Amino acid sequence: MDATGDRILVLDFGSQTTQLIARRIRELHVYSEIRPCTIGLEEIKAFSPKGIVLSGGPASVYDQEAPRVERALFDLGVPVLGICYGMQLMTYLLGGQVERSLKREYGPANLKVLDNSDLFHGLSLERPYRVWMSHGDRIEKMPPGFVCLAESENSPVAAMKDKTGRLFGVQFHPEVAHTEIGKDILANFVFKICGCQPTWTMASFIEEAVARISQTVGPEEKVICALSGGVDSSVTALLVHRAVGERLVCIFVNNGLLRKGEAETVLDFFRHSHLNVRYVDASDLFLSRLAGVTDPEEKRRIIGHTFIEVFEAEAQKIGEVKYLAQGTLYPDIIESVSFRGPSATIKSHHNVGGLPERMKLKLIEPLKELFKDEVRELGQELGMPYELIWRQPFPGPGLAIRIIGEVTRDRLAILREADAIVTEEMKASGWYYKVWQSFAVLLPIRTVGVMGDERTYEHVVALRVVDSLDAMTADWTRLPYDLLARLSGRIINEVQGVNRVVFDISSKPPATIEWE
Ligand SMILES: Nc1ncnc2c1ncn2[C@@H]1O[C@H](COP(=O)(O)OP(=O)(O)OP(=O)(O)O)[C@@H](O)[C@H]1O
Ligand SMILES: O=c1[nH]c(=O)c2[nH+]cn([C@@H]3O[C@H](COP(=O)(O)O)[C@@H](O)[C@H]3O)c2[nH]1
Ligand SMILES: NC(=O)CC[C@H](N)C(=O)O
Ligand SMILES: [Mg+2]
Repeated sequence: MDATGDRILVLDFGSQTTQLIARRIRELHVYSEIRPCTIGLEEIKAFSPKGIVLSGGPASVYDQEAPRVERALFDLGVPVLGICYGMQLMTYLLGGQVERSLKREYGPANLKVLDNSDLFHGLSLERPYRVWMSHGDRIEKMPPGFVCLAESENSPVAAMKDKTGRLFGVQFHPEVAHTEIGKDILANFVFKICGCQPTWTMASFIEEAVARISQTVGPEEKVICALSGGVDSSVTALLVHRAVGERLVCIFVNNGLLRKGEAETVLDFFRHSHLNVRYVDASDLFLSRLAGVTDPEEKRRIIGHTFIEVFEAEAQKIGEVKYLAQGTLYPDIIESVSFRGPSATIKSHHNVGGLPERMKLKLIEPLKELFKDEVRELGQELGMPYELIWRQPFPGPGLAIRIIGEVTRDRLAILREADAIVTEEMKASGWYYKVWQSFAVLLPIRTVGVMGDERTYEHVVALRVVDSLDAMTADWTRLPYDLLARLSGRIINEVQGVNRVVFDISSKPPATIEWE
């Protein structure tokens, strides 16, 4: 680990915007990581943070089940910033009073700063600032020794600090873009209060990650890396290669769910790299396991397990392999698990929630704190080619989660053709690199058509094209009608078995990007 690097720890109490806190801090060039609020004091100390942020969360501090931290956290001598629920928890644990407010605040509120000496340094006492609130509880009485730093109409204590100047709380969310002074507040906390230096960059991330992998793996052990040809796993492979050199073997699995020509393209690409890549054609195995399965989560579970089985079998052949490196990113994790249990699982990403409980290989996931755009920045830093860095994401479960209903060879063949046309036309029109993802989905229904005076009764293909920054939210892309017409015309004319094309106009939320 980089000994000089200052780090901020974010403890997650289940807020929808926790990930943004860490991100905003990294944008200030200070390294930040998120951990569940359930980790103990020892783990917190081992992280040696220069500051700790307590996130918001859905609970109320007086709930029976409310997530808490040990009171001793506030005596570590490390500055703490509580945000929303985090502030309420700080109040509760240090002897103040939190109450359900009659007037709840959701959305924008006007904040009046009363003291601009530290957290609000550089901000005006004269004008109100627009901040974003999302709470039903509020601070009725601050803990002994605290003073109020800012107020809003419905929160008499919208920000507070203790007399040592180490503990701070804000009722609003500085991490969201709608809080105009959010970045100033986080910068004041990180630099003025915690005393961090803005030294963290993607280059230092590479250095740290490589050092950490070397340390974990040691001088002898071998590592396999699950390589898909996507940017996440390619960056992972390069990092691991820097750390262990020739002791890395990359495994590229053909799970029978890849796109047209994908296996050839990926292999061809890596043939020219210094990575040692093994190709495993496991399509029969995957497709036989998926036979008759229609439930999306069941598909994902089967694919996750089969991947691991294939990796373990390859590891056996290579011999003495202890570690499996994967390109898991932060969004893969939050959608798959929630700290409160399975209730909020949206979908099990094959590389996270889909993993078997008893897995022999130990995981190395150097990117698991990052978002896609951060990984792309890393790719740039590592000198990867443009087409690889900007390749659209393609999920590990592949076409299986784009065929609604049972996955069969026939249906795969139809979807592969339709998908190839989508990619070709998106590239030809210059739209491919402008959008987050663009792909075809095969629906499990047939509709009536008329072709050459004959009645047809055939499949429907849905087009899904979305814009997104980090896959957490997305909107459907307003593609030009002419392009949509070309896509529809070509798919219906060229793909046997399809007589209708529809365009998906749902945003995420409430829909998701993939259909399963
Ligand atoms: N066909 C495959 N063979 C080997 N490993 C795979 C395959 N598909 C997915 N994986 C593993 O699962 C991880 C997650 O897949 P995911 O699609 O999120 O990432 P990616 O393929 O690296 O990048 P991208 O999101 O750009 O497609 C990959 O990083 C890789 O480690
Ligand atoms: O590697 C992956 N394994 C998976 O199981 C998986 N499921 C979704 N995705 C990709 O994640 C992003 C968000 O997708 P959703 O809005 O459908 O959840 C989108 O970019 C999806 O393509 C996956 N990637
Ligand atoms: N956004 C939050 O952290 C909300 C905290 C708490 N549940 C409230 O409603 O006040
Ligand atoms: Mg992929």
